[in-house]
Amino acid sequence: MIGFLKKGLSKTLEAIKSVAPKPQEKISKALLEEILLEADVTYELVEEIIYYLPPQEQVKREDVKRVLSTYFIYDTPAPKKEKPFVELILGVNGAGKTTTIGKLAYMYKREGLGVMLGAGDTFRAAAIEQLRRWSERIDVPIVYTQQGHDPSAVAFDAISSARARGIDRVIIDTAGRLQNQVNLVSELQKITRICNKAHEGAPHRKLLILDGTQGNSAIAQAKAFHELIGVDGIIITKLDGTAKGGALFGVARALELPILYVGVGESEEDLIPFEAEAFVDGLLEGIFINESSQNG
Ligand SMILES: Nc1nc2c(ncn2[C@@H]2O[C@H](COP(=O)(O)OP(=O)(O)OP(=O)(O)O)[C@@H](O)[C@H]2O)c(=O)[nH]1
Repeated sequence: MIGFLKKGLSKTLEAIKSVAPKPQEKISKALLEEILLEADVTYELVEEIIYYLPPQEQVKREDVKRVLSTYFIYDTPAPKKEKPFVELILGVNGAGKTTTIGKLAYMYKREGLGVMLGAGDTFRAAAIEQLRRWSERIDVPIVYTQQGHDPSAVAFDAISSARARGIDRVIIDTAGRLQNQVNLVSELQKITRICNKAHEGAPHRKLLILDGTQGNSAIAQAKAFHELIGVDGIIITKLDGTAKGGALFGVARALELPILYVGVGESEEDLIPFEAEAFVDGLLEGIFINESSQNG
């Protein structure tokens, strides 16, 4: 298994171990069910996975791989040629938005791209301050205002400034909570409109940040964001800190969206592109422990 995914899946694999097959034991459907539930795949989804397997009671690794892979079929909206390419970052407070913005900016910078941050969560002074610290830490410019000021103005200025300076990427933070949901939605819609005014077609990507430690319980909240604002892709944070790795199947399935990255720690380097095949293989390594990976 690739090293970085090991970091993201280690807790989940540990959990699986408690119900893993005994030496020499083959995997039956009943055992597979138990293992998947342990990894926080929902009961409903486990039933579905079993349904799509061949009728035999004993399961083969290649069949399980085929079925599990069907949950990650959604397309990744790749960054297009727009300059600047503008990303709006959505999610509830504490999900890991700020940290993820820092990691994304660092990743783009390492790819040789110019990055500009916009501190659009003006609802909380701490959010502005935290993003400013990230901008210093990874040395990328930031546009911010005082708490309470219009976040749309921040978005407009960040994009305009990036255009003027020939910067490739703009990443804009947004509030995760306001006085109520109606306010939040209208604020996010306004930011979206103003982005488009600053640079036609922006924001090019709206990314939803979900706290991986919440597992399947993050789904309802994610659906609400998706229905109200329209999300293009998901980033799952804190995968290193949870045994709920199996929830990724339910998240992708429920939202019908691609998972683009996963967070596996608190440093700037702890963001990895999500690769479905590596993820599924990683889980299968923990399930089919009596077989070598060459068998399928
Ligand atoms: N272990 C681990 N911790 C993470 C990861 N991503 C974020 N965190 C931590 O989660 C906490 C919340 O992250 P923030 O980035 O502050 O979350 P936020 O959504 O911006 O929330 P606010 O700061 O409340 O707006 C911080 O302590 C982060 O260090 C991750 O991938 N792994």
